[in-house]
Amino acid sequence: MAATESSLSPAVESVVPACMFAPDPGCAEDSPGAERSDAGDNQNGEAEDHLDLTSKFALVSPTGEQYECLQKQLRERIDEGCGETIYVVGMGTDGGDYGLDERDMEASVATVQSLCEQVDADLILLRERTETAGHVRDYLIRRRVGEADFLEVRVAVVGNVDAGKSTLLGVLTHGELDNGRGFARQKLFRHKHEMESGRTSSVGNDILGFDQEGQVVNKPDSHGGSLDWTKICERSSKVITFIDLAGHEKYLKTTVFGMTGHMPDFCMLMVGSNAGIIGMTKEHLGLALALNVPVFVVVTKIDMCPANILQETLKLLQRLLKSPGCRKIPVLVQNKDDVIVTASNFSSERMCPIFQISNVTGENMDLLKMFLNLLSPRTTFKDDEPPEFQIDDTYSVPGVGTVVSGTTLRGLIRLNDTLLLGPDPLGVFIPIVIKSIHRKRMPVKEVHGGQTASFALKKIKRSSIRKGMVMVSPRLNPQACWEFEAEILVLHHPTTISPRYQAMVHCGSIRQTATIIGMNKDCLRTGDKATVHFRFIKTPEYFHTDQRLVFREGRTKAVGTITKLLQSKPQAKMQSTKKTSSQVEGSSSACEESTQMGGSPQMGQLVRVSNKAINKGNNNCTNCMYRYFVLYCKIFKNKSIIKIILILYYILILHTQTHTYIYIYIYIYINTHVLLLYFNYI
Ligand SMILES: Nc1nc2c(ncn2[C@@H]2O[C@H](COP(=O)(O)OP(=O)(O)OP(=O)(O)O)[C@@H](O)[C@H]2O)c(=O)[nH]1
Repeated sequence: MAATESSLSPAVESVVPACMFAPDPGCAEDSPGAERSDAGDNQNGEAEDHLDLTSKFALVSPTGEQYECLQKQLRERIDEGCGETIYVVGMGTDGGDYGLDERDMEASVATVQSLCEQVDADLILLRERTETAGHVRDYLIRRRVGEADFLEVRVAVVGNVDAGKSTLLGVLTHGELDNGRGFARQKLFRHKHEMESGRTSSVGNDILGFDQEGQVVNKPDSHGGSLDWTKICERSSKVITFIDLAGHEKYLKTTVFGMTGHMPDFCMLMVGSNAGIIGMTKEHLGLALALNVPVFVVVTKIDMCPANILQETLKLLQRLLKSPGCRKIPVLVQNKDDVIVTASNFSSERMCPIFQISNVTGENMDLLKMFLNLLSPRTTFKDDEPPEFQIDDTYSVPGVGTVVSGTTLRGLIRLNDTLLLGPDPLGVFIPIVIKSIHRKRMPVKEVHGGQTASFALKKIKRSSIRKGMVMVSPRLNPQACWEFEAEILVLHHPTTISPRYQAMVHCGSIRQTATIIGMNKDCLRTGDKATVHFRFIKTPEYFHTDQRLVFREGRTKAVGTITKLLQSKPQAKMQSTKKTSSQVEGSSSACEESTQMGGSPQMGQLVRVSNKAINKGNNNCTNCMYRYFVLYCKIFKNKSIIKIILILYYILILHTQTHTYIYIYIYIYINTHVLLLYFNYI
């Protein structure tokens, strides 16, 4: 296969040999060895040779100093790789004459083994090959973790409808092959309509655990065939969480939310070999590229696809990946060597591995599993940062209460910690205590940055929490923002985008319509870049500069980065219900106030408009009333009659343009409060 060979060459070029473990300049400068080589004139040649840690003989019999330097390097590499690294023995920078004889190889492996013991890591042989001067071995070195701990890697699974996404996840996680008629996917569907239609409509989570030897630990129970997540996590040293996303265009909003809100480390793009690059394939690939998530491709259904069609699909795929919009290096993965080469260069390089598999015959499934086991998380986190947690879902669990799930963005969150939850529609954050923590359905005492978790919260109703809210350390003094500036690139728009254009902003787990208030160009067309000023239409949000965002409406899509946070105060002036009637100056003071009030969320939310504010004019009236309307709708979530009355009131108020109607407004305002009092909500 000519295509295969040519596509493999870039991978071979970018193989990182033993020199990838060479000491970085910092280490070399700091190390005692460096001092000695500076003074090298006084040393004999032999001693100098021994200090060259980039040599393939460096591990054969290192001196004490060399050993220390090697240990330091290994620790750094493991930290960089978020807990693991691939270590090559028998390759060096000395002349391309790779390989060691039996004796030197044994001595080198003994050194690596002892280094691993020092840094509390396991050594797993990945492959052995013979080069011109002897043997070369690749090892996976993975830091040992506590019994209830494991490395976590999130992989978003995207691709057009019927590409075989759910089926592949069913096969990987349940260990049973598919029958070609939807057998394997049955175990993954979460809704009745998904079972009936065979279409994924929501964001699904499935886990695949690997033990220290790289073997899959998932075992469905003999009764229902369901997976015991706790057992999987206990036995695993690495857990891959698949974020199963919908392929159908009508669920694109949910798919975008899955990609932005669930913070995947990698993206697995699925392509049906018989169908080729159709429908949402390019859309999903573009989304992953826009969010800077490394992509690997899995071509499915090779059992049922004629050879010429498969070749055509692979050709088109490679052309697409190499195109100026993608600028990737496609690499067809055909054996274990390709897996190791692509996995070790994947997250940092432009490489895009392509697997060809069958969910029915299981062909090449072992290569895909090996690759997944070698994927490392992309970001390192420090425990001493103030914690931040982003909410992507909420639940009401009988006997437990309100539960939120999401991702720990940074820091360390412990049981019984008090965090600030918000922002609510008024931009207020309220203190909340963490009652219990679950990680992959397993009770734990703490979660660290980069880990997903669910928290049971004390004294809060599910209805007062929405996706996109955060729970952050009080040390951060969080401020909610209505407006922000972002550098955006318009990927597609049929005509022109100008001020007052509205579309959905996806940023982390935030998903809200925003209006363009202004921009540094008159209008924007496909391919244009601009600095754009946005304003959320419903509630203020909590986010950071440098966060990636997707701005979309139908097929219109723009991507960008938030550059400036603007205006953290609500537009209309509010006054609190506190006896002191102190003004709410932005979200943080409101937050302090709600803390003093005992932290009740509804108390914190119910900040009433003073008569003075009403008299400020109709705009303020409608603005405040709108916020009340949102709050009251939340409180009366299931009481639809009250909701309808409030909607009618709101419509009336919205059309109030003269001062005559101010009296009607006050009348309605009092009435609403009477209703609230009646239901004991105040
Ligand atoms: N012969 C064969 N059939 C497959 C293979 N993979 C999936 N299928 C079949 O393809 C159909 C669609 O698979 P799904 O897993 O539902 O596809 P999907 O990408 O998850 O689709 P959405 O959830 O709607 O986005 C099912 O009937 C599977 O049995 C394969 O490798 N070979």
